Parts: sequence; structure tokens; C-alpha cells
Amino acid sequence: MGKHAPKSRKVKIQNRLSEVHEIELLEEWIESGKPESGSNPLSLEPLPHKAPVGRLPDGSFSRYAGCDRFSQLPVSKKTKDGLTQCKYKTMTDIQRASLPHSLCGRDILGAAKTGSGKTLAFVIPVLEKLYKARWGPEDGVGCIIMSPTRELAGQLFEVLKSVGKHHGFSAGLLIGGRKDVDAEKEHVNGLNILVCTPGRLLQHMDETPNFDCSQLQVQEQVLVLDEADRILDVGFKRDLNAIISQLPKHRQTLLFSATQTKSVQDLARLSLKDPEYLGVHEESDTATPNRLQQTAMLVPLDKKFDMLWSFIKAHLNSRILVFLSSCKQVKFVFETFKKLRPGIPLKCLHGRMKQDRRMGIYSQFCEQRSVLFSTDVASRGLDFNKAVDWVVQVDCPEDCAAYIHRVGRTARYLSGGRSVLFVMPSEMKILEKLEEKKIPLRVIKANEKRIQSVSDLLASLLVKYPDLQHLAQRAFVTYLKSIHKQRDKEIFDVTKLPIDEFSASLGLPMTPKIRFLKQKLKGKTVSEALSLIPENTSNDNLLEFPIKEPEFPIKDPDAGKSDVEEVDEDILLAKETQEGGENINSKGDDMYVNYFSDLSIRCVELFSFKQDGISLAEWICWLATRVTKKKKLKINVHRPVGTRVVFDEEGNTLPPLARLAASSSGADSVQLNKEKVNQRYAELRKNLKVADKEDKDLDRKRRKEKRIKEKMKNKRGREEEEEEDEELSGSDMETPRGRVDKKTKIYFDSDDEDGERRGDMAKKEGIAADAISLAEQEELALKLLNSMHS
Ligand SMILES: Nc1ncnc2c1ncn2[C@@H]1O[C@H](COP(=O)(O)OP(=O)(O)OP(=O)(O)O)[C@@H](O)[C@H]1O
Repeated sequence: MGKHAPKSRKVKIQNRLSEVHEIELLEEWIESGKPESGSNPLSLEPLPHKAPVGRLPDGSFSRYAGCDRFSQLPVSKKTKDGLTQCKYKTMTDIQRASLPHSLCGRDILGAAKTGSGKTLAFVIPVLEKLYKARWGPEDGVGCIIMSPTRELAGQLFEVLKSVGKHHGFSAGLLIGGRKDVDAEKEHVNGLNILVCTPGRLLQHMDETPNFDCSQLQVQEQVLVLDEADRILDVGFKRDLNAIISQLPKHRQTLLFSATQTKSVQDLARLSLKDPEYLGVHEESDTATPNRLQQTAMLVPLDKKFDMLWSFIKAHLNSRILVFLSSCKQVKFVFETFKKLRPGIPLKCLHGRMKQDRRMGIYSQFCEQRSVLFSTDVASRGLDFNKAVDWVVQVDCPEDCAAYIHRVGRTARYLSGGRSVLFVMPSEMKILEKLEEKKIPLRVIKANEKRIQSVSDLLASLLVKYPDLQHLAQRAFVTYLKSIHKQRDKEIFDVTKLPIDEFSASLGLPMTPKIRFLKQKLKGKTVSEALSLIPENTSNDNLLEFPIKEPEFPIKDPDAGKSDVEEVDEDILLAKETQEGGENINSKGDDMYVNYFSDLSIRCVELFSFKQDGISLAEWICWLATRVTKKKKLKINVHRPVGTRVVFDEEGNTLPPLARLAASSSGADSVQLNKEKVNQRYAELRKNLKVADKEDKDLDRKRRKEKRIKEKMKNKRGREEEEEEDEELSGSDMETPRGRVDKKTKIYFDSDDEDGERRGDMAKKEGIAADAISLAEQEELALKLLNSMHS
């Protein structure tokens, strides 16, 4: 870590001897004053500042458990020099409580409020452990420090570099999003301390030749998880399990977070040995820093941007960190507000930005007053130079832990800070939950007179910049999706949101379609589905779903009957309806057709209501197919265009040649001129062929266009959904690896493709019925021509 000038051999030997001597002394000192297992050194009186430190004249050692200065700890001169140069003198509570235990080599579960100095509480024991083990470059990896986000890993790395600058260890920052992974692979084996995100570490474990962390076992070195509860969370489960399986069980493990896990299962996964649980602020009245003033304001969804805009305009001399729920929300607010020029620099930070830019924005925000719009990527661990004045939570955090971490970006160490949470009427439950967690919130009312509306300005921006309109649509959908995906349904209920008003507040002229909500409606009963629709929502606001050919088998009462039978059935139904008969089907048709057009036309493929023993979906599908069948019946495939249908005495249709036959068999019939007939039919055949070719070409073109359109639509839908999922899931944190690749798809664009495959494709695209009926028609037309000819 530190850079040293070349030294003579003699100096080197002298240094080594004094190091060996210092290490022996430190080990004796540590051993002599070990705090009792399970005790909290915070309860001990601090040593007087002027009391002698280290080996005392009587051969004993000074007490280090309970001391409150770094200089009183049994740590190396190199570490002490680093701390002094960084101006760290007095320990914070978590440092006082944990360092005496961790320096003895014990496993630690440390929990303390945000901004209370947890980083030094693990950086110091890491440096000391390697120093006492006389770890050198040839020894490989001696310590792994893991963080859930790249920015936080970068920040930890900086602290490690500055405090450890007098040590000779090599340390490396291994985080995703950096292009130089190959260069990293060449050097990673020579590193002693790895500061990393789980994904990148696992990548090296999988891909880098000879990358081996098994040395950790030889001398029981250190594994650190910062923001441990987040790393142990489901999002990182797979990566972490894979990493742990490659690490030896014998090691020192240090876990720190402001919201610590106590789950026995989690701790078992990490094989902790009798860990010291040090929750230093557990007895405190509040779970958040005392110097933090926290407020909450009731803001309806459609007024959020007005409120945010007004807030920014009222605090132009502050450094404001604004949390929104998705990357698209962040982008939208950033891009539009930037164009509206509020009078303060604006910045944005989210997981889909390039890593270099992310780092750049982070440091710029540390330097100057500005507004930073961010997703939860900035919610944990980041220490913005202790100078964030306001944390504004525009979108509700997913739980109390997320709230604590977000507001913890201000009021760090000894500084003060303020926060405001926008709460929607449907989210009021969060206030109760926060109160239960000892979070003191004052609910305040905004001064209506000072609220400036921004929706009209947004609407005109959207007209001027079409790209922004698309962004607004995406922001709209991803926001609703984020609410829909939240686990705590007591707080988050997408159906209670004023969707149209929200869309208008983004400046959108029309409410976009929300595909993902289909899932929510699936399998609901009529009343359940209706209860999902907000009371103040008009029919036009209901979610629109296109009517498709049903994909599941339909219980059609007519199944298996031929076309002729269908005609009969159809006529029967029509007759009975006309006569006002008591036919259940016809009544049912009326009832459901009304229902269909009134309310649920959009849901034909979604609902599976059980009504009168048959599901409504089945009914609706059955109706839909009947309509299609009726349409098909209008085309009598046996009859050439322009001929009349002739019925016999019993009302049955006669084949086209029957009339000729009948007339020719009559006694006083006129003998037909065979040549003329042949000529006539040749002409007809020719015309038919031309018409047939034109039809085929037209049909082929139409099918091709339909296929392309469908493909584009599907592709766009998939991309958008993937994008939304990425934005919402762990992508803001380090992207968990092992995600399934997009499936390779085979498209058959050419009309010359093999028929079977084309048939398959056509079926998938819902045009099977058309394709088959056309083939049938062609075949029948040819048969007819042939029979006429003969
Ligand atoms: N003993 C100390 N003396 C002075 N400043 C300190 C001390 N310990 C930590 N700090 C400063 O306090 C700030 C917060 O420290 P740190 O980032 O370690 O907090 P944290 O508890 O890890 O916060 P979070 O829970 O948000 O990750 C940093 O700016 C750090 O430099």
C-alpha cells in the first residue's frame, strides 16, 4: 500500500527485527488484557488520557478494553501513524466496543447507527492481523472485504489505503463494470487484501487461473462483510454461497451493518465461531443518528413532482440527495428538471450508468452544492464527505432498514442533517412501522401557497422532446412495477394508486398500457378482480388488454362437429333468440356479451372466474370462437365467386354442377354446346388462377408483415420487461452473476422456409387458422376446377 524508497540491507534487517519485537510485544499485550467473551468494553471506564500505555514499569500492560483513544490500543506503529495522519484520535462507540474483541481474533457481528465509524472498526483489525502474521506479497490473499455496491467498495478501498499507507501490503479493488478484468486477472494472485463486490470476486474465483484463497486457512485470515445484512440477503445468496464454499472454514469473520442480521441461518452459512454481538446503539432511544431531524409529508402520487420541484427551488443553497425507486424515474426527473433549470446543478446516479461516470458523479457531489437524484445504489454506506444537508425520499423505501440507510447519508459522525419522506395516502402504514423501529418522525404539512406546479411544464417539454415522452412512459411503468413487486403489501398496493393522475403529472397526454398487471388479475374471481379496480377509476382507465385467440383448450359445446353442423347450430341459436325462447345459451350469450363489452373485454385471456360451473374465461373464449366461426361460414369454399347457391326441394344446397346435370337430364332440355362450355371453363380457370395468384401474393405479404410486426412487438416487450426487471432488481447493487442468457430465437422470415416449420411459426403467431383455411381453399378450388373440367 505504501511506497518506500530503496533501503540498504542493514536498514531492512534492523526494521525486520524491530517489527518482530513489536509483534511479540503486541501479542503479549493483547493476550494480557483480553476482554471477557460476551462483554461489551463500552461499559468500562475509559483510561485517563495521560495514563501510560503499553508495557508498564512493573512488566504488566496497560488496559486496552474500554479505552477511547486509538493511541491506547495494542496496534502497530504503522497503523497508529496512518490513523494520526487521517486525524483519527478518539474512537467512536462501535470502535471502542468492537476493536478490543476483534484484535484478539474473535468473530464480530457489529451493529451501529449509520455514520458511526464502522469502517475503521474492521479496517484496523485487518491491517493488524496481516501485520502480526508478517504477511508478504508472496503469501497471496490474506483478507477479503466485501461490499454490496461498487461505490461503497471504492470508498472502503480509499479508507484502507489511507490508514494502511505505512504498511507494505498490496491491496486491490475488484468491482464489476470495469473493463480491465484481464489486467486484473494478471495481478489478482499477488494481492494481499481484496476489496470487492461479490460478483467480481466470484468471477475471479471461476475464471482466473490459480486464483486461490485457500491460504486464508493456513494462518486463519480475515473475511469482512460490510453491510452484511444486504450481502446475506436473497439477491446475493447464490454468489455468496459459491464464494463461501471456496473459502476455508477457519478464519476470522467480521460482519458490520447499521441494520444487522441475527438470523441463525445466516450466521451458520458463514460458520461464525462464538461471535461477539456488539449492537452498540441497541439501548438508544432512536435507531437513527441523534443529530438527524426527520420529517414526513403526505404527498399524493400525482403531486410528487410538484412537491419535489418546489422543494428544490426552496433549497438552492443545499446539497440534496433525492431517492427515487427506479433508474427510469431518476433519468426522467433528472432530464426534465435539467431542462427546466431550477438554479442549482443537478446530477444523477443509478445502476445502469457506466462505472467511471458513477464514480465521477459521486466525487463531484461530495465537492459542490447540488441535487443528486439516485436510486438505492447510493443508499448504503456512502460517506459524501459528511456534507449532505437533505435526504429527500420521493418514493417510499421498501422497508424500515432501507429507510435507515437512506437517511443515514446525512448526519454522519458529528454533523447534523435533515430528511423528508413523501408518503402517499396508501402508504401511511410505513409511519407506524417506522415508529415501532424507534425512528422519530415529525409529520408536517406542506405550505400549499409555496407549491409550484410542474406538470404543465413537463407536458410542454414532452411535446417538444419526443425522447422525453418515451422516458416518461418508461418511468411511469417502472414506478408502478416497483410498487407491484414490493413485498410489504400492507404498504404497497398498486391498485390504490391514481394511475391516470400520475400519468398526467408526468406530462403524458395518455395513460400508457401496463402489461405486467395482467399477472395480478390472473386467477381472480369476478369480485376479487373488481375489487382490484380503484373506485374512482372510470371504465376507460381500466387496463387494456388485446383480445387474442385463446391459447388454452376451450370447452366448446360444439367441439368435434363439422361445418355443416355448425351452420345448423347457428341457425338454431338465431331462431330461438328471435323467438325469445328460453335457451340458456342465448341468454347466457346476452348476459356475457354485455358484460364483455361493458367491463371485461380486455380480460378475455386472463380471468378464470367460476360462474355456473363454467369459467367465464371459457365462456368468453367460446363466444369469441363462435364469432370467428360465423365469419368463416360466410365463405362457402365450395362455391366459385359470383355463382348462386341453389337449394333442392328439401332446402339442401346443390353442388354447382348438379343444376347442369339436372337440366341436361330433362326431356326437353337444350343440348349444351360442349365446346362453348369448355371454352367458358378454360377462361374461368385462367381468371381464377390469376386471381388466386394475386390472393396468394397478397396473403403472403400480409402474413409476412404481420409476422414482422408481431416479432418487433414481442421483442420490444421482452426488452422493456428485461430492462424494467433489471432496473428494479439487484442491478443497482452489484449485478449478481449467473443470470440466464437471453434465449436464442430462430426466425423464419423467408416464405421459402420449410412448410412444417413455417406452420409451427404461424401457429405461434396465432395465424394458424388463416394459413390452414387458405390451403384448404386452394385445394378445394383445384378439385372443383378439375371436376368441372372432366
Ligand atoms: N474515530 C473517528 N474519528 C473521527 N471521524 C471518524 C471516526 N470514525 C469514523 N469517522 C468518520 O465518520 C464518518 C462515517 O464513518 P463510516 O463511513 O465508517 O460510518 P459507517 O458506520 O460505516 O456508516 P454506514 O452505516 O452509513 O456505512 C466518516 O467520514 C469517517 O471518516
